[in-house]
Amino acid sequence: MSVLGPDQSIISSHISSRRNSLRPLDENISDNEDIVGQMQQGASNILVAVRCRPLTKKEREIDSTNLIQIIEERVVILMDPQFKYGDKGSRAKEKQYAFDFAFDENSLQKEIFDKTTKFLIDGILNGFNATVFAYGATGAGKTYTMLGEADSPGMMLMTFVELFTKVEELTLERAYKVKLSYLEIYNEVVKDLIHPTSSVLDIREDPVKGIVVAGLAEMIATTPDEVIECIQLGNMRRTCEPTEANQTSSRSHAVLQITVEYKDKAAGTQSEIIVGKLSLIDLAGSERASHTKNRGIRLIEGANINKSLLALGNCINALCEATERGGKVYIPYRDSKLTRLLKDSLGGNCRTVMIACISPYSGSFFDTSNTLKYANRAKNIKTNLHRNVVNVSYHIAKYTAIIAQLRQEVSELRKQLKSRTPNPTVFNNEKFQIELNTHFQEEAKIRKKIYECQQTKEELGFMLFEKQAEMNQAKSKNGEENAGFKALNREVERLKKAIEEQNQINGNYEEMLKGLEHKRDDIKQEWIRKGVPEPYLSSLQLMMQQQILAMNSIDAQRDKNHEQVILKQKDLYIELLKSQLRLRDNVIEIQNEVFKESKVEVKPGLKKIYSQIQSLEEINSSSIVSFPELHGNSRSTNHRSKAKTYKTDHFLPPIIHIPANKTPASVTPSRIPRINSKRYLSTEQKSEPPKSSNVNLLHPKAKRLIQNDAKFKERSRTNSGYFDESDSEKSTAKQMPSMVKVSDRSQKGHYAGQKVKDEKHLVKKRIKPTEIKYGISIRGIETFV
Ligand SMILES: Nc1ncnc2c1ncn2[C@@H]1O[C@H](COP(=O)(O)OP(=O)(O)OP(=O)(O)O)[C@@H](O)[C@H]1O
Repeated sequence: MSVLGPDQSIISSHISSRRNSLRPLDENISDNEDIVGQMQQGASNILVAVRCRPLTKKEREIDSTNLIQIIEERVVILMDPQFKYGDKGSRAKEKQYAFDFAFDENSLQKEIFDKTTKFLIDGILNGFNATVFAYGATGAGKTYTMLGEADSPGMMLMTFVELFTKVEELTLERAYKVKLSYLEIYNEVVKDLIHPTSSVLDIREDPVKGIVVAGLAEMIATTPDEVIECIQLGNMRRTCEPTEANQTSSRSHAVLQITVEYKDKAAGTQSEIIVGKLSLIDLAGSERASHTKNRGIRLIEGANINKSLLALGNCINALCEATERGGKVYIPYRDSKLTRLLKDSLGGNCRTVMIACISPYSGSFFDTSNTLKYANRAKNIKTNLHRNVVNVSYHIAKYTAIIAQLRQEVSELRKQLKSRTPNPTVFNNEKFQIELNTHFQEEAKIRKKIYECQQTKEELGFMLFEKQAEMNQAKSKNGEENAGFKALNREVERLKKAIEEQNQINGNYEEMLKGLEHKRDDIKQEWIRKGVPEPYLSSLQLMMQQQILAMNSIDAQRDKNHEQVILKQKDLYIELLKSQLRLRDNVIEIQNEVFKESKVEVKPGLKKIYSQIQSLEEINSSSIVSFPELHGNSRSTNHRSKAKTYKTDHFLPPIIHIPANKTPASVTPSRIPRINSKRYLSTEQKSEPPKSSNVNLLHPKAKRLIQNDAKFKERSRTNSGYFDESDSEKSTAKQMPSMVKVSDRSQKGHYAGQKVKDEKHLVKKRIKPTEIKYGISIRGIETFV
């Protein structure tokens, strides 16, 4: 019996006066059995029931007016709170709806279960799908209906009790398997309530099984107690938060699915498998943001709940339209996770029961009105029900067909991919491209800076070398540090500082570049994180590869330029060493003549050394040919031919060496620096004054040759700038005493002493074999040393 508000007498008279004027209900449905019969026969697949909850204590305190009247358990009358019963025109403002069932606030859980859900269990056990879902505004009683409370269990628990009772009754003839899963859709994310995982669950459509949730855990249940435990556990995990409208508001849609499979025990292995699925859904309630006063996360939840319920409403509308028009209408199932999940329940192979929960509270008028409108619309939906009979061969045949279809789709897509160059502007790929280009522009900019830095360093290095040479010269000429020397010294210090600064800047740029190169991986990760689909992803990766190649090419060009500078430096040093060799040749030639004329006996040890040198010259001659630019000039040829004329018994080893570690940082042929060879001499040698008097002891021919060589050096100086006249004189003069000494010693039979002296001399100049690796002829000297 209905519990009515203070105006009960008025309302009752109002209802009784109108009872006969209600629009006729569906003629085919005379009572509950008829409805169930209709659904079982497939004539109607959706049952819509309305349940009105009682006013809560709080609501009663605010306004005890009851807006809902239920007549004959099928008709719902909604009164507008703006009009009082009996007021003129109030009846016109009433809304009346007829449903398959309508339950007032006194109805019991058992009663609702018996009329709306119980009959579905027979269908499930016989291979039909069914869904029961509670729909309505927040606080309207959905969870109470579906889950219930400790002393009044809801549809979910009562279903299991009934199911297991029936299974037990049939267990003699059939082998049953009952599986259970429980999930929630919270903020458009599907979560497993029985076995929660961190991975996101995806809703998929299986041609055989229908809508399935991939990765959702299924528990095999054998007793109702197991199920109750499982549901309780799931409920504890479900997202529930107190809101302004409801202290125990469910913030997610909860879906409990029971799958029942059975096989006749009498049949063999090829027997049919009957699969029935029942989904029991407690939806989150729709809410008006202004009404609930929700903020922050609750507001976001509310928006998502409303969005999915709106999508559900749109699907219901579209399905009704499809039924009315009898044609094909697009049903927007994909608009939300909820509608994707309910696709079968609403428009597919399913018997569906919708329990629309409403509140009689005047403050919930708009919500109640909306719920009733949607429930009324849903009545018109027609589903496409059939029994799920699956036998093994059917199963395989079906899957073979699906695989063939999928293969065809894959090959079609491959063809499309091949024939179509991906259009990067679709899918807003442009944004990613711009980001990519900006990144590599930045990398190229930094690379350019490094290149410029390197060039500046080379230039400064050359200037430093030049200034150092000038400084040494200034010092050596005057023998003391004059004003010019000091100015040069300051300049040298300034250049050194500038090089240091360049090194610092270069280091900073190198660091920046390293950071940018690491960022490339972050960019790639970002594409994946933002879900860039194929083929756009491949296209972007390809673009990145191209950019990386372009960067490598910039680096290679920079390295090439640097190597060229190094090679030019080496060329110059080869020229320098060649000049030294020419001097040595001249000296040896003079020496030979002196020895011949003086009829000096050459020691066998010296002869052996000479033959070693000669054989090395022959080996190196092939290498000399392979460097025509270094050795192809007439002077080099003369030098080689002269080297071959050493077929004398006399030889004086060379003594001039330029350590390679004195190589300037940058030398260009147009700007050959002048150096003072004296800086490469030992302290002992530097302090030794030129012994020009010793020159006078020489044979006249030797004197002439030295003079000729002086002319030759003059040419070298003008060509290369490596020697000035005084250096030449000094270096030649320095050799002369040794030579004379040898001559003296030779008379006393001490030729071997000369080699020892020269070795010491070379050691003093810190010659390392690696330092003289560039000159071909020098290698011979290296071996000799
Ligand atoms: N038929 C009923 N009889 C008694 N109390 C009820 C009934 N229906 C609901 N209630 C009570 O009303 C309150 C709100 O109900 P419930 O939590 O089921 O609403 P809901 O529609 O699930 O709300 P939400 O969408 O916010 O989760 C609860 O305290 C519940 O006990």
